[in-house]
Amino acid sequence: MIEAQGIILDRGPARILDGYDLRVETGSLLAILGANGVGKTTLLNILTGLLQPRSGQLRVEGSIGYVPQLFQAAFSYSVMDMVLMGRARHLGLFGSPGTRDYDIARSFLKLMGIADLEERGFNTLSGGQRQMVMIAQALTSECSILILDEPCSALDYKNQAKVITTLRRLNRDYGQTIIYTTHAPQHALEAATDVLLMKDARTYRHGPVAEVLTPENLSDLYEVAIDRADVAASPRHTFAPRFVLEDTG
Ligand SMILES: Nc1ncnc2c1ncn2[C@@H]1O[C@H](COP(=O)(O)OP(=O)(O)OP(=O)(O)O)[C@@H](O)[C@H]1O
Repeated sequence: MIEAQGIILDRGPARILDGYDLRVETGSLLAILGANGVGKTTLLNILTGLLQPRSGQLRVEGSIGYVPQLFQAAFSYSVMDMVLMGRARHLGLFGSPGTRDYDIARSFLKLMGIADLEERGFNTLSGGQRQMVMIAQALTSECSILILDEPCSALDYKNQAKVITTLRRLNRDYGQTIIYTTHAPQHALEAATDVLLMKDARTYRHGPVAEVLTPENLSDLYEVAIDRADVAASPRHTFAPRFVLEDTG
């Protein structure tokens, strides 16, 4: 469980967050959406303790595993080495991983469907494969709260589906509490239980997907007209932004 109250944070002269209250229940899957630069990563950095707010209170019950935006490792570690880094907090300062640590790492590589990549160099993997490795690393830390910053950015449809399905499965089958940012409302619709729509430093909407993730709220959030679009012969729906220039003639 995470509870943040009255969070205020400045970056230079700009106030990025001005009184955010947020409660994330254990077992929920929260998607955070908002325009570029609104402060999504900043908020995640506060929740993970990487940034200290100017004021406000933060209560975190449980341990956090953090998956930052897609990146290259500085050195060419193997996939197993990368995943074992998730065990760091269990090993002590000079401890080296033992059989149990390898077993845990392998079990999460298997869960993520990438057991065959164990000996590959991390930097030789595709973006989608690297993302799965980083999620395995976070899970290997046995965190109770998994936080991911844009886990689907730069991924093709197949890998987006893989990541989103994996998050939903971790939440539904294992009760994993998850928070992630995304620019795709569909990724929230398909996986999340709750959404946080960040409009600006003071204005946000937070609540269950069915109540908050509406075409009206998304249109207001992105300042683009967005319609609900039904999927033929299916109870599912999607969102369709209107990228049509106004006819000024
Ligand atoms: N290190 C920094 N120093 C000063 N300002 C920063 C720094 N990092 C971010 N900012 C500013 O803080 C604001 C919020 O940035 P943040 O990265 O949290 O936005 P975001 O919603 O995650 O954006 P995006 O969707 O583009 O990733 C932006 O205006 C950004 O320019």
